[in-house]
Amino acid sequence: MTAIDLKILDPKIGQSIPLPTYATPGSAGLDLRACLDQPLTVEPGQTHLVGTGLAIHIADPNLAATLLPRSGLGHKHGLVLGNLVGLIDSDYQGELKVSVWNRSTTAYTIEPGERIAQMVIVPVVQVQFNLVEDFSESDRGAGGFGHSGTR
Ligand SMILES: O=c1ccn([C@H]2C[C@H](O)[C@@H](COP(=O)(O)OP(=O)(O)OP(=O)(O)O)O2)c(=O)[nH]1
Repeated sequence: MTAIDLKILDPKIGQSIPLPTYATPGSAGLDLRACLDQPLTVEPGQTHLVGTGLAIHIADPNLAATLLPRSGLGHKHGLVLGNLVGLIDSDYQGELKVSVWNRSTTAYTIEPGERIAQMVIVPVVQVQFNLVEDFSESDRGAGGFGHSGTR
């Protein structure tokens, strides 16, 4: 199990806003909460950048963090991420921010401390490119975007 340090930016974290925790031993994601002083209404079609009050420095270049929507918020209320997926670099030290996008036709009000997204730590492999004349043949070749049909 890899542990990374979490650095707290906002005094609300751990006080009025609890620290993120894994809900169950099998949880992949840590819920991130809206660090707001007052409720924020996101009108249909609008996006807002919402601070979490939390900064992490992953440091290990073999790891990154992804920010993903919470399924309940996304499915029931249309509140997803304006950037679809957030990618947190291992050398980022700023506040984690969540771009919330209301893709529904109904306004949604985020309460201070509400869990608005989830963060998943993922492995990263960096590559170096070697320029070649040809690829060795593969079964798929350049086929993609549905070329194999739907059934
Ligand atoms: O949802 C997000 C996405 C990114 N970040 C932070 C962490 C990440 O390491 C940094 C840069 O993100 P990204 O590389 O996606 O941003 P960019 O638009 O390419 O800008 P930059 O020039 O800052 O890299 O912003 C967030 O806090 N939330």
